[in-house]
Amino acid sequence: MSKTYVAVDIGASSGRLMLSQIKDGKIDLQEVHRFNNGFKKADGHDCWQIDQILKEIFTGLKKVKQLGFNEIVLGIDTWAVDYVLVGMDGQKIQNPISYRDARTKDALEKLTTDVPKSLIYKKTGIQFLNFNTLYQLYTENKDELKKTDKIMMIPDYIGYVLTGNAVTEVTNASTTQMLNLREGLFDKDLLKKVHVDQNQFPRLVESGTILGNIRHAWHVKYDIPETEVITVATHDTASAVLGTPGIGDHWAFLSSGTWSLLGTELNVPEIGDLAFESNYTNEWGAYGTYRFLKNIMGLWMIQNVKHNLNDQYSFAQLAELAGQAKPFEQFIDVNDESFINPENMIEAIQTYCQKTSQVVPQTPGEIAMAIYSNLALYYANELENLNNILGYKLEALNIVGGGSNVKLLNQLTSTLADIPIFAGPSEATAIGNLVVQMITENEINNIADAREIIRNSYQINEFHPETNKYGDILKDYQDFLRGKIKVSEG
Ligand SMILES: Nc1ncnc2c1ncn2[C@@H]1O[C@H](COP(=O)(O)OP(=O)(O)OP(=O)(O)O)[C@@H](O)[C@H]1O
Ligand SMILES: C[C@H](O)[C@H](O)[C@@H](O)C(=O)CO
Ligand SMILES: [Mg+2]
Repeated sequence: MSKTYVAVDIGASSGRLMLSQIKDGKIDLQEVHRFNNGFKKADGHDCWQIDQILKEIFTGLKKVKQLGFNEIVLGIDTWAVDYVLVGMDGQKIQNPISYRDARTKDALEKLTTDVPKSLIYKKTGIQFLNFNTLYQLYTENKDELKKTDKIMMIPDYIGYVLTGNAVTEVTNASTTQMLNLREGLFDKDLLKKVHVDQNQFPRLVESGTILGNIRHAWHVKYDIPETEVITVATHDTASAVLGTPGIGDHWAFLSSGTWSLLGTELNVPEIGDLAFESNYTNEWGAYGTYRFLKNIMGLWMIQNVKHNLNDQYSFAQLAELAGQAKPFEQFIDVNDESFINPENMIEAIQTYCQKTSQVVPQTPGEIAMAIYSNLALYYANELENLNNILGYKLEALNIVGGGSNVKLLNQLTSTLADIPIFAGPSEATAIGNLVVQMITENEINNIADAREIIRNSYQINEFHPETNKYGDILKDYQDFLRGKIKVSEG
């Protein structure tokens, strides 16, 4: 009889507790609790509501107990780069600040005037995003840092609150852009640059480390199951990759949610000049792998449009309305910084199109199609980049996460990139979280076997290129990105 496993998977837009057992050679999956996530302004910063997240986790665990499960194994994964400062009293000093907060706007530029980008990349192999932990700590209040006993990444902090044990799990630690690839430790020079002592991070551990049991005090306060916590691949994207079915030779993945993380799994990091110049990253994966990928703005854009429209449309309705609009009416560099955290995404998209003298999308369908068709173009362009950097052609694209539900986006991407697409499971992150628990508990042998079980457990939808459908639109987009099509700056 399989043990009972719970994945706590918290993305930037939503969190969920997923319950699972292995039954007849399949990983069954039951959503027990889902909640919205997001940041709110506090003391002038965009802050995550970490205490509310913990309350939601306890609510979910109570529901697990009410379903009759008195003994479980649990793993936690969340978004990357953000952290909690924990004081000498073991309590958080402040609410964690979101990576989308404006505080790091100029940090990357300032830090890299002293420390060359080429040196940082050679040390870490991590992409330059101005919200990486390195730049957040560079701007951090120095008095707060002096009062800090431990800097805990978000999922590690949650595990610490639940069990009292503090670790730093490597897949998420790599997103700090402070882990030295060769040494496998926090880089001393980069720590010094941001005035952090290496003892201020808890010890580094690999995915699959047993963290401990939920503290008795929580059982007294909440009616929850006896719970052993395992430190899984705590960066949600690392778990998403593990939960990817891995269909095709030289397969690529697209973890499609708030962000679109497009890449492939490597056994050695790729930090050559082409990778550096294309700003690709080598985030650490589980079991000694590397996630060679690029961050693409993703469905964050649609999430904001949905809110701008007062949530009168579901995501499925927006996708349906998009299908009634024409694709490629305008070219948009979806990674333009104006889309990182605008007051109003619809206005940001319309302003971008006005400034570049292009057709301005007006209706919800036109706006949604502008987003989807330009995401598809961006994906296709980056897949060409990936093939060029790697020196071989990626044969299939596995799309997982909520975005795998968007048939329109999947089909556009397949045609533009001329690649077969295998879409699903949408809850790959939770599934990847679960398989590390099951491997640690010796119920699954290894990740290759886990992916075979995943392929047999979930519906995977296929999409194939529609030949000659859009002519040279990708080349025109690439010229636009490279600035060759000089759309006049309005
Ligand atoms: N049925 C659907 N139709 C269209 N879009 C959908 C559908 N279901 C999910 N989505 C898209 O998936 C997105 C959420 O994806 P997902 O649940 O993977 O993100 P998350 O886990 O909440 O956040 P993160 O990406 O930070 O992990 C939604 O913003 C929406 O755009
Ligand atoms: C900021 C990170 O790059 C981002 O969170 C991404 O890695 C992620 O975790 C998507 O959920
Ligand atoms: Mg997610």
